[in-house]
Amino acid sequence: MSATPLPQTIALTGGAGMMATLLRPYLERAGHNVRLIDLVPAPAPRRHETLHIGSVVDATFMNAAIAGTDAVIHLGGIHREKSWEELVATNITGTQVTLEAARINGVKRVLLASSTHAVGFHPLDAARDGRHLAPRPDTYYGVSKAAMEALGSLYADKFAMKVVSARIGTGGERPENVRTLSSWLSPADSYRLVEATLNGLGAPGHHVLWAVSANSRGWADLSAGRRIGFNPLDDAEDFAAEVGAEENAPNVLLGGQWASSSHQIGVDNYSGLPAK
Ligand SMILES: NC(=O)c1ccc[n+]([C@@H]2O[C@H](COP(=O)([O-])OP(=O)(O)OC[C@H]3O[C@@H](n4cnc5c(N)ncnc54)[C@H](O)[C@@H]3O)[C@@H](O)[C@H]2O)c1
Ligand SMILES: O=C(O)[C@H]1O[C@@H](O)[C@H](O)[C@@H](O)[C@@H]1O
Repeated sequence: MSATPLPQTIALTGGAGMMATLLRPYLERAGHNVRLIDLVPAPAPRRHETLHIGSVVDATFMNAAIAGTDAVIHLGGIHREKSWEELVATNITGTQVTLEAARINGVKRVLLASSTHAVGFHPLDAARDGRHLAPRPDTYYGVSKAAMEALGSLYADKFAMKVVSARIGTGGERPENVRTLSSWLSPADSYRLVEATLNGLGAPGHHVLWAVSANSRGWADLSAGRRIGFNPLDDAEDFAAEVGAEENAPNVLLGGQWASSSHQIGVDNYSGLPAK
């Protein structure tokens, strides 16, 4: 594998969000320059970071924010179920605008934050054997992630870009319940995913892969990621003793609770509750 030259200048959309906040220290340690793109200012920017405040749906803003970068890490958007209109505008149009800004600026490496919810109605076992799972969304949010992947495929094939559509399980500092002992993506492994996007493996091309850690209880076949050098090292099992007992019946579908009839489409099921 060819080593990634340093420093890289990385455009990080959703730069003020949860996953970006956990990723930032790793980008700093690796020596990258980072543009933090978000509707709101990311807290405490460091010397290697610049703030770019605006919306991923604003093409003029995005073209300027991405100009002169080496890669785009696209985390910006809505991370759970909302109205169809909001999800189409922010997650689908926002992804199209981001990819188009990358293309216009000649940026050839893009990481898209897709989700298990793009395939949430597949049984857990379907993820174990390495075959590609076609979209089977569990929510409008999941539809927006399936559309994100389709846009990634289009831009990779048409414009010879390397686009990684990462079906992220569950981000966060640590796994917080029994389900996420299988689906957790550690912050360090999220940085390993960024490295796998930056390297020369599989370029150009569209790569749909599971973005989860090497969890002992994991259901994800990690071979698609390994082909582009994404080798997760962390294991949610290290936190198992701190995680309480299962509250509901064990999940049999990738989308978990989101794939149940009680999780409604088009509304914020977590309004007033901590977002999951
Ligand atoms: N957290 C997870 O477990 C998980 C799992 C799978 C996929 N993802 C995806 O990863 C990404 C990051 O997730 P997160 O948990 O950090 O979410 P988050 O809500 O903490 O961060 C998203 C950020 O995007 C910003 N944003 C929203 N709309 C925007 C717009 N129009 N323009 C610019 N910025 C905008 C928000 O202000 C926020 O800071 C999301 O796309 C989410 O769908 C997250
Ligand atoms: O299913 C999961 O754990 C996660 O899936 C992601 O796509 C969502 O953004 C996040 O809110 C969920 O917690």
